[in-house]
Amino acid sequence: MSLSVALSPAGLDAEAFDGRAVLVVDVLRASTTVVTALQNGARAVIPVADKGEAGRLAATLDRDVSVLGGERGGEKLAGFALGNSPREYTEAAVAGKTVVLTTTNGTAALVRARGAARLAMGALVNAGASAAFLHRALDDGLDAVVLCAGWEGRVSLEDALCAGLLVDRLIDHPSAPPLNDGARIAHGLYRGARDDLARALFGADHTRRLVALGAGDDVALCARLDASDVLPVYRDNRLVADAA
Ligand SMILES: O=C(O)[C@H](CS(=O)(=O)O)OP(=O)(O)O
Ligand SMILES: [Mg+2]
Repeated sequence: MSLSVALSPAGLDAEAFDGRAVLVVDVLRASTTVVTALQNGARAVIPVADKGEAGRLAATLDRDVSVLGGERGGEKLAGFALGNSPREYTEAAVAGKTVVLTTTNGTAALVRARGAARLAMGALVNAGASAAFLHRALDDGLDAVVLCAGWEGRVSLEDALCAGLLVDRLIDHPSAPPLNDGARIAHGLYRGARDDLARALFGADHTRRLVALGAGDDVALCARLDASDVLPVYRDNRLVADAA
C-alpha cells in the first residue's frame, strides 16, 4: 500500500493505474468545473478526450437533458454550448442534465486512467472529499495515486500544490503509506506555500494564460478551499456526485 503523486500524466499507461485508486486533479479548471456542475445539479458529466467524439456523443443525446461543454487553448469550442469555466456551470445551465465535457488536460487525464479500480476527480474546492476518497482507499488496502492533469504533458503549479495538500492530509494515515518522489516533491511545495495558497495559485503559468483570455476571475473561484463536499466518482463511463 502506497501514496503516490504523478506530477503529470506523461509516460503513464493503463498499467500505472491498474488495481489502484486514482484521483485526477485539475485545479485550473476541469476538476473545479466538474465539481461545480455536479454541485449545481447536473446528473452526470461524461468526460471525453477528443473534441470530435464529444460532439458526436452529444448528438446522440436528447438535447433537452444534455449539454455540450469544453475548450481548447482555454477557449470555448465552436458550436459548444459551454466552455470550461466553472462560472458557466450554473444551476440554470446544468440542473437535471448530462454534461458531455472535453478539455485539454483534465478530461484527457481522466480517460487515460479509466481502467483504475477506483477513479474520482479532485481540486482545492473539494479537497476534504478528495482526501476522504484517498483515505478510504488506503483503509481498504489499495495503492492511492494522485494524478495531476498538468498542462499539455508538463507539470503545473496549481495541480502540484493541490496534490501536496492532499499528501499533507494523509500523511498521518495509520498505515503510514510510503510516499513516492512525486508525493515528497508536491508535499514540500505545498508546505512552502500553505500560508497563502491563493497567492501561490495567482503566480501559476496557467493563471497568466487565463487572465490573457479574460478568465482571470476563475482563479479565485478555483482557489476556494473545501467549498464543496461533492466528490465526482467515475462509474459506467461517467462522473457522478458522491456527496461525502
Ligand atoms: O480550460 C482550461 O483551463 C485548460 C485549458 S489549457 O490547458 O490552457 O489549454 O484546460 P484543463 O483541461 O482544465 O487544464
Ligand atoms: Mg488544468
